[in-house]
Amino acid sequence: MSSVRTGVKICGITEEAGLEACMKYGADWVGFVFFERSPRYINALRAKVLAAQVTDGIKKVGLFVRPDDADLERVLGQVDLDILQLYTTPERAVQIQDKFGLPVWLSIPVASQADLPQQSIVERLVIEPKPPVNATRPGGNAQRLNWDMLHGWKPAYLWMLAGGLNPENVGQAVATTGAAAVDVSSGVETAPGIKNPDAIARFIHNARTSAVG
Ligand SMILES: O=C(O)c1ccccc1N[C@@H]1O[C@H](COP(=O)(O)O)[C@@H](O)[C@H]1O
Repeated sequence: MSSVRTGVKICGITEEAGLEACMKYGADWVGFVFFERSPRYINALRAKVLAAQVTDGIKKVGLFVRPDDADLERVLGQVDLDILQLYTTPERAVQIQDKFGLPVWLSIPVASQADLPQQSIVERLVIEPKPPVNATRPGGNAQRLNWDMLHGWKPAYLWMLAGGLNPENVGQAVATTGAAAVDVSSGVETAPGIKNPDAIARFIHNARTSAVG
């Protein structure tokens, strides 16, 4: 069994029941999606209400797709976020990190080992599959990576595994990849945007009881 406590982020929180399950079962991060084409999108006003209910010790992550400064200013003016999770270029991610003074997590779409970065200039990289060509969003598609690709991979920077994880496969994903942190959205839902408290409980438990290989 792994002696390291796997970090868990539950993304795409839109309602109180999902948020309460994250707090009850010990998520480390909760994510709010500010991408209008996502079924998990919430506006800043709704995020403000939910964020105010998050207990100390759990960090609030705002997810943005190619945001401009005005998008970020509008949300950050209303919602008390701790971390920005971005789908953008590395150059823009660093610019945002410097300008807004919050830790940035950058999505890295991976199709083969050649896509795995050698280094990171933001706080954390989110390693996830390249989206399908016809996808309407760059993540949250319940699509998984070939985890074998990450076996034995030990970068010197913080990273997190995402994409197609669920309560049934997260233990194997952690065991195969050695990921110290995982991120899930679709795999703990009853419908897009509606979280399943029981699945959140099982996901967090199974992420932390995997046998790392
Ligand atoms: O969740 C979304 O709708 C979403 C929209 C746009 C970009 C990213 C999105 N979600 C992130 O995608 C990965 C994997 O999600 P899934 O577990 O496969 O559904 C994760 O980082 C989500 O935060």
